[in-house]
Amino acid sequence: MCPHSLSLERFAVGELSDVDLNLSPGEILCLSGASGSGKSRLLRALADLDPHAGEAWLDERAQSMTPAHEWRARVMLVPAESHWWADRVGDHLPRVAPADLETLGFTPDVLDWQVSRLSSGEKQRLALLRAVAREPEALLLDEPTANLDEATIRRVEAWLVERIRARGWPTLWVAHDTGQIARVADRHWCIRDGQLVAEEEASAWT
Ligand SMILES: Nc1ncnc2c1ncn2[C@@H]1O[C@H](COP(=O)(O)OP(=O)(O)OP(=O)(O)O)[C@@H](O)[C@H]1O
Repeated sequence: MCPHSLSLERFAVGELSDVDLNLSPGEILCLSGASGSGKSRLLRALADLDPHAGEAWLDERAQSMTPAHEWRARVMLVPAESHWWADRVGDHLPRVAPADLETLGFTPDVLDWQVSRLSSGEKQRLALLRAVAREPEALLLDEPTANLDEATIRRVEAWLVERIRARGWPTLWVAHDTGQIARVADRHWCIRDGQLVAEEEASAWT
């Protein structure tokens, strides 16, 4: 394991401007805000998928000096709606560990399933497995448990947090649920009136 830090320097996209943030290795920063406030847009810009201003750094590596495909392999976005390009699930998951499949509620035969039969919650869990199996260096999670029932949410949360801590991935995690934020976040920031503001007190998260 080689832990990394993720930093934003005068980062700007849409209504958000001059965002300065430092995420330490293995740190989870939860990001909330009203619908349409710009959470997904910020994550997409950080993954170098949308135009933006300012700079992002993975350790000493500047986003602007890194080919986009290489940056995205290191700073891995798991969007709210995952994309699937092959018909067979296993073609997307060549390196997945059987233990991880089992933890997220699958048996190994899921690898032979057609993507077209997956439920939205199955897609979401498999998209998380796919991202984690690629061994990124930082994670951008856009409402990673939005389509899941309460018991599965807890299981996926615990698995993600354990993996993020073990691998030392700095993680931006978009969440609406205050209970989830209280369970997983080291820090909680909120987008209000076009500004990214820190929620200083844990008591304010719930
Ligand atoms: N490429 C783009 N160009 C211009 N405007 C955009 C672009 N992408 C998104 N927007 C707009 O920016 C705003 C923020 O969108 P975003 O998807 O980031 O919201 P969000 O905070 O993630 O909301 P939700 O919680 O509903 O998912 C919205 O008004 C959206 O229409």
